[in-house]
Amino acid sequence: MCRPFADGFLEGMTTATSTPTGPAVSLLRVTKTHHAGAQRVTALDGITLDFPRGTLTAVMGASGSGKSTLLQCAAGIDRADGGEIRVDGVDVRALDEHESTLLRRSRVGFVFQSFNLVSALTAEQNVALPLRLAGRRPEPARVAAALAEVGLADRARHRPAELSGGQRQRVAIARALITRPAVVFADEPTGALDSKASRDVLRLLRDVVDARGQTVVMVTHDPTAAAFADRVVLLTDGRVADEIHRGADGAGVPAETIAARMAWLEELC
Ligand SMILES: Nc1ncnc2c1ncn2[C@@H]1O[C@H](COP(=O)(O)OP(=O)(O)OP(=O)(O)O)[C@@H](O)[C@H]1O
Repeated sequence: MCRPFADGFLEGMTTATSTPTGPAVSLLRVTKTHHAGAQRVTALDGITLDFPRGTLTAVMGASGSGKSTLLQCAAGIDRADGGEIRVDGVDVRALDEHESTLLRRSRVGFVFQSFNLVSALTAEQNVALPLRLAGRRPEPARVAAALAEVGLADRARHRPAELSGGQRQRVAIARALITRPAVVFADEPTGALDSKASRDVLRLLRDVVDARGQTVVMVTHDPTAAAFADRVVLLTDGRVADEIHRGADGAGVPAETIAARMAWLEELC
């Protein structure tokens, strides 16, 4: 049975444990091993990372370096084997499955490469969905404001098939933001888009970080996308191999610097 968030469980829990001035997400010595038959693959090998509030972090690394596992463990979709993970101050490893679902619905937003919109629902119905799942009645004005924020006020009644890829991703971003989550995890959000639509989506993510202090963690293979971030974290074999920060002058990390550092790491490993 799907119990709604309205039972007040998380409100009580986070009053006791949340640290509103601390990072939106923190990982301390997080480990995760996947098992496939007799094979064991160490996907996360003692990851320690903070994702400060109001920042955009890009997570990069070669295929198999642990990016998706990191996102899934941080979001409580997958269970880490060891270490500590806090989302908005909540110790996610201490939660049971139901509690973990409630945390995700209320504090975490997701954006996927393939948009994951419900094809039978209009844009406004897709945006309202997380509120409905949380047992809340979506206020039409709030849903309209969320669509306006992503530049789609005039597409509210359109279904996903009637929208371009970039527009679909912007609906997905409005949906991710509607619950005002502590963090949005975006897994290759521009992976299915052309370069113009990618730029629009990245500017939008940058804007929600700058204008409303949203925290965004984005996995990407694309140095041009990562250049929009405040910080680029490079993973190798489940470890943090390097971090590159936006300059003090506010300029993003140049895509060429990111690409060169990636190439250097790949050669080294
Ligand atoms: N469910 C699973 N069962 C077994 N091994 C897995 C599973 N999920 C991931 N792995 C392995 O764990 C390692 C890390 O995988 P992960 O998907 O996190 O990497 P990634 O950096 O996101 O890769 P990609 O860029 O290709 O998506 C890889 O070696 C992968 O094969």
